[in-house]
Amino acid sequence: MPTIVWPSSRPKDAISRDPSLRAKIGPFITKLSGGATSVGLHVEPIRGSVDRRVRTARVTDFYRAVLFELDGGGQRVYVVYGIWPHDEAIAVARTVTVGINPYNGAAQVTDVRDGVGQDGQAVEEARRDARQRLADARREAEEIAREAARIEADNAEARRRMEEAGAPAPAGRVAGAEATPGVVVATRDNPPAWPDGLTVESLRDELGIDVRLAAAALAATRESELLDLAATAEPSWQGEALLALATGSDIEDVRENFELRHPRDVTTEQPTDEEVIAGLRTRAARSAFTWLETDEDLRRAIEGLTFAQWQLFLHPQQRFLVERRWNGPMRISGGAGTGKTVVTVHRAADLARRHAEAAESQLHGLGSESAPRILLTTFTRNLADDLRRQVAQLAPGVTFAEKVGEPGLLVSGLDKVARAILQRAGEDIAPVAERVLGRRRTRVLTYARNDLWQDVLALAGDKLPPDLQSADFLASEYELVVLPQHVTTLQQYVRVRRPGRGVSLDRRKRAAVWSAMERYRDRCTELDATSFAEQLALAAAWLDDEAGRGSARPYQHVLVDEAQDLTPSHLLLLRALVEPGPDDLFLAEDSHQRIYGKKIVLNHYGINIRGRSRRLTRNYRTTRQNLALAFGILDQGVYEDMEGQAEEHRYLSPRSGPEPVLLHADSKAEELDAAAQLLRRWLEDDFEHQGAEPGAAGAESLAILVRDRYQRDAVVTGLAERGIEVRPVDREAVGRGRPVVMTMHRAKGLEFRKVLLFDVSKASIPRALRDQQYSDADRADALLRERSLLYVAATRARDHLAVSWTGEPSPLLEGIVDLG
Ligand SMILES: Nc1ncnc2c1ncn2[C@@H]1O[C@H](COP(=O)(O)OP(=O)(O)OP(=O)(O)O)[C@@H](O)[C@H]1O
Repeated sequence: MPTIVWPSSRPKDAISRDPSLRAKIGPFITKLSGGATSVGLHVEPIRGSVDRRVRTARVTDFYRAVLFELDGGGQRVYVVYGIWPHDEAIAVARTVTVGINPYNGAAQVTDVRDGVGQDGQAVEEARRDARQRLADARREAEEIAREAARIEADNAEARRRMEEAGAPAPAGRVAGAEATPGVVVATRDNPPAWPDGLTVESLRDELGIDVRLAAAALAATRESELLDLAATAEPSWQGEALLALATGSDIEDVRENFELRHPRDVTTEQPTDEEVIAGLRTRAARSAFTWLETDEDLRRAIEGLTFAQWQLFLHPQQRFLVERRWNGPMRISGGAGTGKTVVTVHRAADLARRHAEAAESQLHGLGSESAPRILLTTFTRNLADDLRRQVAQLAPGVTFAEKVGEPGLLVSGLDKVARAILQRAGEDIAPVAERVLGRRRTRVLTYARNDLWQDVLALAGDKLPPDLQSADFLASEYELVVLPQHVTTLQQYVRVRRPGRGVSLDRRKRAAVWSAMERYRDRCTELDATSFAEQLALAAAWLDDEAGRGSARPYQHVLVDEAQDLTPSHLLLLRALVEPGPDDLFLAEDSHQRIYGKKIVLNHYGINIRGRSRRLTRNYRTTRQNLALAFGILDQGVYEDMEGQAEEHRYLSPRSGPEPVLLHADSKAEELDAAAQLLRRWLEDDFEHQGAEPGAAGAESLAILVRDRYQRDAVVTGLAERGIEVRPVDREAVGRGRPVVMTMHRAKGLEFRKVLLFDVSKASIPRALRDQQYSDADRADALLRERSLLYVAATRARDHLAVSWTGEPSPLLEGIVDLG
């Protein structure tokens, strides 16, 4: 049976011009996978073609496909180039050829009619035509955006139909929508930030980028021009490579991401079919072609699942992170919406699939495990539920585990994993508790109240120096220093290292703090209670003991999403859950989105990344206008990643949309009026564009985000009084139906088409930090978390974003609003 390689980017063939052709592709692929002799396929060579391997094949009476027939050592490979009306197909087939890029070894199809050289004269011409090329790219990008909007509307409709069963009743029709109130924020459009010394020649010589594309890219004076160019570049990896370079990557990163060879390693003499096939397997070539190798690949291609297209066509930068094997823990970072969750979910499924294939190949081998033990986890249960849904959708064949340590893929929050381990440990936890908590305890499953540290302060606070009389300080000292280092005596505490804690403590202060720690532990023991962090640390220590006694660790692979919010105890548990070895730990994080945890550095807790970290730089969720507003929030903050390095927040979105709207009100009632008016407008738009009652189609993708639960309930009531039904969301799944209102914390990891950030007022965000007694360092960090929270909220919007406030705006809007 031949293998089919299918064009995955947007070839300029008839498929994009005639949508009815899509329905014919499935039957064509089915026939082609049956071989050249399949009935009705009529595979024919072309007389006088420049490439002797070119063929055309019948798709319909009117259309023919142009393809190449390659011999991969006895295995036939059909590389489909595109589909055109009969005569056009013959003309294209005469002049195209498949070969490898002489500078980087990636396979590519070229048309000899296009015959532009790469020599000095070609570079001069390319420089001359650069502005024209940018203008053409803009026109083409606009057309692509229109097409993408059409596809997205189809997808929304398909999703609606799929989820129809069980949808709550739609909200009633909303009348009286007026023009959107408020002012719009003009988007900044910066010049691209290229690495020093980049030239057309170096882009060609080092990476094999087409000189015309390179010249146009370097002539772009604004990021938006570069984005248009990248969106229309063929082959598409070249556009992506340019974007990566303009957002902080260097030549070596690009080579690695796209699997480009160094020019000195590429043979430029007539490549054999096998060399072309190897070039087609590079990630660069796979930005333009997809290998349809498994039945599942074929099924998806045949059914043409537009709705799930991202699942089939991972971006090469993402695919690299999904497929790459690592000899130890690795970390990916990237701004909101760059696909970290998508990569993590794909990687979990990919690891499961590889093990399944390996097990199959040694089918009757003794002791081969049917399913590997993989854990996909994250900070909160809500997010874990969401991850599980995504895996089920992406890899329907994956074997899920339901219990910790069972073969298969377990998707679960880390707190739940810890509890399962403690339950398994039973009374055997006593010696571990003695070592970790300094108390021999057997009952460790009841959660301690959050305000126990307040009790400790009330009882013993006066023995502490005034600057340390803070529940936040004590809780942080306990979670960041005492608990993870298993400190159980004053002697240990006076000697212990306190990295990153900001306040230094002399011996006397340490003694005072230690007595507060002891009180806390005594109080927990009296109540038979443990904190989340204690349960995690106990579970980790128990697993370490078990491993010391020769038991296997529960997992071969552990993958974590939203890792920036993990605490040291989480990290200890992660390390203890997985056998050290290849691909043991995979962490996806964005330090700009740290809204719970304190700043921590991985190698303080036994997780050494050492060169195994990568960044994603392309945003898939939101428009560049919304992104500009979100960056405005971050601009005043200073961020570090989980390896303690300065974190950049430059990444780009290829999508364009309406400018964000700012709504200023003088009173809460006025702000609610403005919010109601905006929501009516948005609901009416949905009605007009989707031909459905407002609320019936996609209204679940309309969200109002607020700082706390009190405001959430006030908004629900206030909008109801103004005739707009909105649904508060707490722990339950977001679901469909009316627009939703939730806290900014709850919205983490989610996305909506239209988002209103309500009450971004001076009095509401940042939360009043003076109520808490923070040390200077802790106060600065708390402020940074508030900034991150607003950034998380702003980056939930796919298309429309609005921000409202009463009185003075939040100081966190400093970069966006004139605070006067
Ligand atoms: N290659 C791709 N092609 C098209 N869409 C993609 C691609 N990768 C991701 N997306 C889409 O972009 C959106 C954001 O992806 P994802 O949630 O994985 O990002 P994230 O980095 O985890 O975001 P956050 O940090 O905000 O949670 C999702 O709607 C996802 O389906």
